[in-house]
Amino acid sequence: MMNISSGPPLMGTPPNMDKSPAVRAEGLTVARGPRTVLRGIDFTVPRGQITGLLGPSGCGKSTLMRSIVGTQAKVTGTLDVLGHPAGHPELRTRIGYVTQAPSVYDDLTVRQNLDYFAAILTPGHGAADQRHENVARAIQDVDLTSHADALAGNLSGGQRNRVSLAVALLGTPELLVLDEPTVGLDPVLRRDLWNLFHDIAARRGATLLISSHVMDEAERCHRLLLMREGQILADDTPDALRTSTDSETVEAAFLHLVDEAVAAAAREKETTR
Ligand SMILES: Nc1ncnc2c1ncn2[C@@H]1O[C@H](COP(=O)(O)OP(=O)(O)OP(=O)(O)O)[C@@H](O)[C@H]1O
Repeated sequence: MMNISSGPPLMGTPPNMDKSPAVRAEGLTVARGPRTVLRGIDFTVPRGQITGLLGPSGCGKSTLMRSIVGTQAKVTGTLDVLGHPAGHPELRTRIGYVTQAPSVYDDLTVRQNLDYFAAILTPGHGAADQRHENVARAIQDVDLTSHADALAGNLSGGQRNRVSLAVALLGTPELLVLDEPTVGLDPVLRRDLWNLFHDIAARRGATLLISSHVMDEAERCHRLLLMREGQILADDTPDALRTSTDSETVEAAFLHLVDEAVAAAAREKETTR
């Protein structure tokens, strides 16, 4: 069972005081190689909630996340993150980003990995106690206390993913961007991780943007951005999506919206002939 420790509250603006969205995109366009991967999309990510980014493989979820955290080239349009343009140096310590490929050192233990990243985040002799506390809390948050002294290289894929998540939780970020964090995890761990995500949003007032291509995870989000082929099909709550499409599940709602988009594209093609 995942342990949810009571970490420190976030620094900065208290939860729900700042009503501006955590992320605001207008006309966001991204080219990768010769392809336009995101096509002039508009969306917002509200603060203090979990927004799910869902869509089929290759639709542009990772590209959108990389744009938000400032690691993507050839980004045009407006993209504001926590009140700054994406990639602004001020955002470095305020965003936690976990990529699909776990970024951990295999020849270090779980604790050594976290000590290393904690030393970068909170340098100096005076902060040693704080670092120790942050590392212990992050390891506990992701339920790796019993593996704290195991080499990362000897962990399973899911456990290595959780080390990456623990690194992202070290600095108690205001915005957590998690690229498919539950891939390859068993149902119990998936449930525990989602409980952790909800706890981070509720207790720390953090904003979470979580991608997945597993539609049942959509039901666990406060809001959803449904993507297809570099475009946003819907930006709404799971309830509103089900109601507006007269569907029983978010998956059925998504399929309904895809059918509508395909039909609209066919009509447009017909009229421009
Ligand atoms: N380095 C790259 N150079 C050129 N094109 C790329 C590169 N990386 C991704 N792409 C293309 O950009 C598109 C979007 O990729 P992206 O990784 O954002 O999709 P995704 O929705 O995250 O997919 P998945 O769920 O499989 O991770 C894909 O069509 C992919 O082929």
